[in-house]
Amino acid sequence: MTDKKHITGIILAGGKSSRMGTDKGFVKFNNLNFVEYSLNALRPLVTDILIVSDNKDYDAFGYKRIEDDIKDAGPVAGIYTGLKASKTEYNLILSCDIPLIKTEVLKRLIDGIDASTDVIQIESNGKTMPLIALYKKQCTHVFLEALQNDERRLRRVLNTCKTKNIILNSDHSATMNVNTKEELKTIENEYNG
Ligand SMILES: Nc1nc2c(ncn2[C@@H]2O[C@H](COP(=O)(O)OP(=O)(O)OP(=O)(O)O)[C@@H](O)[C@H]2O)c(=O)[nH]1
Repeated sequence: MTDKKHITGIILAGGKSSRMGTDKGFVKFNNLNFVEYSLNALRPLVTDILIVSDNKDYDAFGYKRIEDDIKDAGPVAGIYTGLKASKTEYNLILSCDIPLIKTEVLKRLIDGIDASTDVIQIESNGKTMPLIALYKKQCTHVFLEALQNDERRLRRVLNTCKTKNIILNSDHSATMNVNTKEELKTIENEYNG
């Protein structure tokens, strides 16, 4: 396994949150903001953490915040901005809307590191999760090229990278992303601690 000191955690916390209606990172669940669940899951595995967002309110968490290089271009731009700023070869990239995420799930990505793969992503219930994934810094140029070609579809960009999926056979709830108030109600009913 790669040493903890070689991995940067990058949290994407930009975008419009149009389905939720308010910035998803600050939605409260069990007294914490959604983004804190991503931070807490990452912290044991990394030494550096970057939050990619134009919203200054994220400064309250005490981590380095960087603003999107290219605006309104979605997660492809967020990943590009984060990878470009990272100083490490390996980067754990997470969205800010996965409040049930666990460190053990992220650790499986690190355990999956091999020399020939650029992106290692979780696959849960048959669905790949490019925002619960480990990216090599060398992917930066792939994301820049995509943005220069107006390609905003993350899965399309990943088709041009060497990817590998880590299949979860349990813990599927850990990867659930919560985009709407209805989905928030569902997890409040099922997972309130
Ligand atoms: N830095 C950055 N992060 C983004 C951007 N767009 C989306 N994200 C993040 O990517 C993750 C997935 O976002 P989505 O749910 O696809 O998009 P969204 O704009 O947040 O929400 P919707 O408007 O409801 O689609 C979340 O963690 C977002 O904060 C962006 O342009 N820049």
